[in-house]
Amino acid sequence: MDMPRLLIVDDDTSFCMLLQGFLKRKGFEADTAHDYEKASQSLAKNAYDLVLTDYRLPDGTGIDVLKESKKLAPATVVILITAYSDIRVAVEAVKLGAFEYVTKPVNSDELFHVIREGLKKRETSEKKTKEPVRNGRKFLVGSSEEARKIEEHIRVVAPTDISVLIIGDSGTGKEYVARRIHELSKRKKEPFVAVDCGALHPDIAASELFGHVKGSFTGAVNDKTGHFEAVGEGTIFLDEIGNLSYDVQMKLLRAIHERMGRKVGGNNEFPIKARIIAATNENLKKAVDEGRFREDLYHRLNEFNMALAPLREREADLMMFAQFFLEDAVAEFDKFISGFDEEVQRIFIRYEWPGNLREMRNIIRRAVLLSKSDRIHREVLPEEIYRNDSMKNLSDDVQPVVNDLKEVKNLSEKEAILQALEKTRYNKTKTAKLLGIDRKTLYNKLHLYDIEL
Ligand SMILES: Nc1ncnc2c1ncn2[C@@H]1O[C@H](COP(=O)(O)OP(=O)(O)OP(=O)(O)O)[C@@H](O)[C@H]1O
Repeated sequence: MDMPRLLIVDDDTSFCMLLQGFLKRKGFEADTAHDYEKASQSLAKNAYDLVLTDYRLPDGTGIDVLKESKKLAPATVVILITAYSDIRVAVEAVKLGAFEYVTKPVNSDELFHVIREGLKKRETSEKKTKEPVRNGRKFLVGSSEEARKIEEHIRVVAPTDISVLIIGDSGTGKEYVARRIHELSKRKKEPFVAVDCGALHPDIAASELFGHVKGSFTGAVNDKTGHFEAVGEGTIFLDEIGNLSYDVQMKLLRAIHERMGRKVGGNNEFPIKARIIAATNENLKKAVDEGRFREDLYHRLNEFNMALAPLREREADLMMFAQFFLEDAVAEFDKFISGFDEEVQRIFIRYEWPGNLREMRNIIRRAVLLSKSDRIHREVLPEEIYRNDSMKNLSDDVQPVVNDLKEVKNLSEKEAILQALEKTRYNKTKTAKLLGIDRKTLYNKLHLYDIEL
């Protein structure tokens, strides 16, 4: 790629200048705009690889900038900068096609990392080679019963050609599951292409998916290959499928039905060989009932469905994911941090996690960058995540009794051990881990309290 060109949108002029200087030193060319109006003018005039926009702007929001950018240049990567209090907005932005969000105060290392990842993604989606996307992502299965069931289903459907519909809130890992199905399938050497239907502007959705011929509409200055043709015999992942217009749903149904596609404005057909995996975070059945989504298409996509639970309901997997993201960030930023202190573990268990795994990964990455200790303490977490209003209501059965034995004051040790055992289905290694003690200590306590297994 030539020198990447970025647009920074923020009404804080000194922040813009600082960032512009920082990015210049990193080898990027960056323009600035201080409001939505200026940003849309710049987007109309110039071709940017990446747009970095603050959420709160004097005459609009970063979401407006995102939408404008997706309309004018769908491949441009958009990163949103938000205050942590706007985390739900950030989650919404990702649904609408933002690549990532970064929270304030902006940490330059974190921002640079996200920009680099965004540009990498832009490059791979631009190349459209037959190379499969290999980016070394590791897939964590999890230890809960639900996680094991998902893994089992992945392995059952992977070798087949049936269409899979993955249902889950934003950030629960739908794309990760789709990639895993692809990687365990016989198509693994072919490309995996993820298309964010939520980010596709209705005017260009058909052309993005199926391509267009030159001159078929204003702006179609060249022939364009669509995702279905580019992916060949690989896997196409259609995220936020519920957002496709009725017209495009029709085209998609035909493509699945007849296994043939046609470019916008073209006469010739091309074969469709891709496997389709779709995902949604809304109730598609309801969309069908309300007439927003075609019932026939729904059934074609829903040959097999998988539902991913929100992170707040995956208590048994939660600290495992936290440790996984920690190790990842530690390796990436070359730090020495071995774990989370007890208070942080309790905060994690009690927090609502509206952004699910993506939010957790971002919080941990940031904490790793900021941490000066060998354990993660509360001070490096955004305050918003431990304020009372962001905590889930704890009912008796989800008291953090089993997370840290030493801190449990109002329950007897024996009770805590019994609860932990039940929670891990009597797996002693996991029980010890959950209680923050080693196996030997657990054995001693089992003996002490006469707990027979
Ligand atoms: N099984 C997993 N193992 C490791 N990391 C995971 C796993 N699932 C999700 N993640 C992490 O969570 C992030 C979000 O996952 P993913 O993009 O798959 O979610 P999604 O449900 O497709 O989100 P959206 O609907 O917002 O696009 C990933 O970038 C990855 O870091």
